[in-house]
Amino acid sequence: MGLPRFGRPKNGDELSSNLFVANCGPAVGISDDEIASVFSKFGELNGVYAADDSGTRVIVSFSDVGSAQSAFMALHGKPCPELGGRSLFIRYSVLQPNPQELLQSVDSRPWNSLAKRRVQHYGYEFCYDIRNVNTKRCLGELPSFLSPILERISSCPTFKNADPDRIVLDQLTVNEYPPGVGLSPHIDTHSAFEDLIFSLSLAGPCIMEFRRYGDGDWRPRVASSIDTKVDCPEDGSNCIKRAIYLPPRSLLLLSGEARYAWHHYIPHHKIDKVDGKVIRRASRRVSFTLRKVRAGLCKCEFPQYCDSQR
Ligand SMILES: O=C(O)CCC(=O)C(=O)O
Ligand SMILES: [Fe+2]
Repeated sequence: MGLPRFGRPKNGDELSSNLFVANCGPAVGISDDEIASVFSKFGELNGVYAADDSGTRVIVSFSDVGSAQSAFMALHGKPCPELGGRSLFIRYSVLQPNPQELLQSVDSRPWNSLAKRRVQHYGYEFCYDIRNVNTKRCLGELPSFLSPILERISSCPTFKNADPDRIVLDQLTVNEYPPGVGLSPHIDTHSAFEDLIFSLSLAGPCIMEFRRYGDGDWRPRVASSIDTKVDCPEDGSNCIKRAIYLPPRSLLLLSGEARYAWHHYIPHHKIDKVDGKVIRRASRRVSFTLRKVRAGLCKCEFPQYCDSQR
């Protein structure tokens, strides 16, 4: 799988547990161990890695953001006596998720076949018959191949002032859709998952459509399972529709009204039209849906769609 790939954050606001450190390294006679001994004073280190081929730029990876922040504030722009008096230039750096590696990771694990698509569950199993998770049976921690994604999510400026507990995600469903296969309209069961639902699209693209029904009903719009072939009927005036194009490597976040009150689905099409352009769903789409399993009852502001409040 190679070394972790780090990049500089595009947005200066984005904190991270990894620091890009310039002006030290083997090309100027400073070993990774010497660098580690300076930075480890601020917290537990995952490691020191070459940032590129220059030999003068490294990535110092901490196990938490707070330690990286303390090191940044103490060492950036100042001469460091333990490193030959060199002035360190430091920036936050985020792990770059590698789509190919993510796909290889799931393809090397067993898939469960549903009627039209394949799935994998991590953290907790999602049971399609009850549209809920079995909280009594924990499947273990989320796999380590997800770390770059979880880190990107937690370092996103949107969550800068958020309660950190809100973004501790513990359930992953991987869906593999063959070309043309969609997903029937549903609202993820309120009592099963907390507010934030993330979905990362890999391999092929798709269009995800959304419907808000006036009558409010938390049950799926098709009677049997999420995999039923029948498309949801158009019930015209009683629903508002929206569509979002999800290109590969995009991350969709459903929260608030979008998560609690809108049905989402993927039409069963091989061809989608986006801004007048034809997009062919030539390859499979693999999505990583990340959620946090709900501990108590849902108290959302959309009781008409809420199984906890009905
Ligand atoms: O494939 C996706 O992006 C969404 C999957 C989904 O909605 C679900 O598993 O509940
Ligand atoms: Fe969903």
